[in-house]
Amino acid sequence: MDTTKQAKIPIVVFSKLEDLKPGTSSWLSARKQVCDALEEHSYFVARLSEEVCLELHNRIFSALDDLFDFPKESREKNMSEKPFRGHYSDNVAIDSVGIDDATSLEEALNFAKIFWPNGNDRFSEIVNSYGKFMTGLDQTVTRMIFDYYGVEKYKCDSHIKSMEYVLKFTRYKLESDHHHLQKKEQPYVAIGEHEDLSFTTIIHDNDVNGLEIKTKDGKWIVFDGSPSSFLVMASDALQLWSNDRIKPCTHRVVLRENKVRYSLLLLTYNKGIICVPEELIDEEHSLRYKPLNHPEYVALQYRDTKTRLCLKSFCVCSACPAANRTLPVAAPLQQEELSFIVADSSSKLHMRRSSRQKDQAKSSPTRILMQNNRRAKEVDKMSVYIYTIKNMMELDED
Ligand SMILES: O=C(O)CCC(=O)C(=O)O
Ligand SMILES: [Fe+2]
Repeated sequence: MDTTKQAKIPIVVFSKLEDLKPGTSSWLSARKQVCDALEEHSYFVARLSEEVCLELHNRIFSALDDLFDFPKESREKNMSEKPFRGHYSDNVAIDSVGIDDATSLEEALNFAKIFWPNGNDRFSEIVNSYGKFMTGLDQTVTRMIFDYYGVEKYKCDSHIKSMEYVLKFTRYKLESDHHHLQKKEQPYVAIGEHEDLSFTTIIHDNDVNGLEIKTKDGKWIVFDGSPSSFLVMASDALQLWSNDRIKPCTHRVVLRENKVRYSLLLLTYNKGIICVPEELIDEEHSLRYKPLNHPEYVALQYRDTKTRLCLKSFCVCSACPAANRTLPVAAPLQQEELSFIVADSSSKLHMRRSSRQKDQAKSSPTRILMQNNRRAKEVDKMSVYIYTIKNMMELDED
């Protein structure tokens, strides 16, 4: 598994967020560096002031120690009606929980009650101040992006108002007797190659490596975290908003050593429709995407990173007349129906798969679907997903 440690991740020095005032020379310089990095690489490291970060870093990671000291059954109680939220543990190495609104003290208080029946004010306060800090960083980056591309300030204000800021805490850990660790040459892929479904994702970790980013020339580089480094990645919805100027960052998590890795993620999602602003459509950049219903896009996705519906199939301008319509929710389909539709439609769809999986998938898309279907609790979601594909194809044929 090839990785390059030498490759550089662009760094933009932010120092203190409150010092970055729109219009000042430091703002304009950071704004350009942010957008150049996003266009060229799809990611950058925001370097904040050590003085601010060190305390924040120590407090949040000590709170995470407390959180993950509880047995897994406690974290399983962290549920959410929304997809990709709440507790998940897809493989032996991952254990992840989260809160839906990183800015809300009430959510932080309720989250603490899952673990401490009488609450834990100190824990909630740490989580809330960390959530607000990450959200502030994200909003600063978003304002820079809107400003750089000449998109009106009131549109940025309304975009920020319509965003949800989800905070995710993940622990990666392999038991020391795990066979991957015994055969040292075999790293463990905890999350396969993928792009996030969000608008942006910010990642902070406890200095234990694991996150790897794919460069434009196909090499993997390791994100080497530090208390003052926050990796900002572009995701699918930003690709759409920027009318393809910015591509989503491809990344994965690979465990190469027997250490506990904690990561903190802030994922941003629009609560409604997201579209390309008129300022980003010109002769060189004709309109590429129809408006995207962001919650629907996320809901129709499959957690398995190998089998996701990509943005282009979902709402690219010419290929998807269904993008503006409200997609109906289907009744669960029967097994034979599912396999028939997938076998029938696979040739027409662009699905994202890691290159290793591509060959397998080509030979038998139905087999992959069948494997997926075995996970009973995912079947309903899969039906909606397949139904949507079918619906889009029918419209295509009209
Ligand atoms: O934990 C990390 O560093 C990244 C996790 C990730 O890529 C994800 O949850 O989508
Ligand atoms: Fe991710």
